[in-house]
Amino acid sequence: MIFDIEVNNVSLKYKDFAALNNISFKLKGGQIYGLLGRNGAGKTSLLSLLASFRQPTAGNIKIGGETPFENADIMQHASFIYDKDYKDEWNKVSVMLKFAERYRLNFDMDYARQLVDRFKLPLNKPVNKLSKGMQSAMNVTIGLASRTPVIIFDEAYLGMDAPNREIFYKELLEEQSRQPRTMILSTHLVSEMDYLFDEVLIIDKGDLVLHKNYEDLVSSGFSITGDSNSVDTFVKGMQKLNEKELGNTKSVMVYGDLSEEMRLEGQRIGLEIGQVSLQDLFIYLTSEED
Ligand SMILES: Nc1ncnc2c1ncn2[C@@H]1O[C@H](COP(=O)(O)OP(=O)(O)OP(=O)(O)O)[C@@H](O)[C@H]1O
Repeated sequence: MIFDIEVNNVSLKYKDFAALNNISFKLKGGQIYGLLGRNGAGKTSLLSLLASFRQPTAGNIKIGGETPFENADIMQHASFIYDKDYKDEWNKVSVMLKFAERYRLNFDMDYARQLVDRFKLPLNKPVNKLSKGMQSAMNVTIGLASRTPVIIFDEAYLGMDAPNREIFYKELLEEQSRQPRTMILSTHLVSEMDYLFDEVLIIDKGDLVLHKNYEDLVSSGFSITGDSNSVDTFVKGMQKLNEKELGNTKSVMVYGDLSEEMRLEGQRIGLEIGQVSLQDLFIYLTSEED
């Protein structure tokens, strides 16, 4: 089962505060989506609407063609993994897995146990006695082993150390190749996770400022470095994201299409043309000076 997601003119207000402004996008099922945004941009607000934790103030959401809010038929196929507060959760990890098995149609207990081993999770410890990173690893274990067609990970890695994050990313990709599903990952670890994404969405102050295929996105950003005058002439009319100057040398980051002809011309006049990373693009597309 593969579910598409549609968000149509969605706005969300908390009393008078507009957290999301008329956002629309479509996510084709079976792909991994990276959701990026600065602190307070509205990522969790958006994901909590997709998870049906609340309803939009305006607009509508469709998962698999149906409105998910209070729709158990649809929501049993979606998992929302987020930074839960477990301070009152005295149940052991093993019990939490059993709960998940009871409520999730496709929950795979064998796979969950494999993940428990890989993350070195203590099955017999109460959840509120686990470290932050272990709680995240348990959440991720439940999320992956639930095998729902839609999985939403809202900063699911919080507290996890680098080796455990690597395990998480590897398992995510392996799961995706075993059985494609619609995964959305919100993150601040842009440079660490960019290779996971098929498409990237960036929200800034409640607005969707970009939704693009990852490969297209990173091939739209260039750094042009060389003699200041030549660089200035070359980048005239292009969208400049950032520039740095040291003596006579200048490096400018530009965003947009660069034809093969232009690229060859740049090289001919001695400019160095490099690609920029998603992290660079993210920083400049959401910086305050824009
Ligand atoms: N329950 C709430 N009541 C009022 N305002 C809220 C509520 N939840 C979030 N907000 C506000 O909505 C905005 C978006 O918050 P949200 O948590 O969605 O951002 P985020 O992109 O997930 O941020 P972060 O990366 O810091 O986790 C923020 O200004 C936040 O203060």
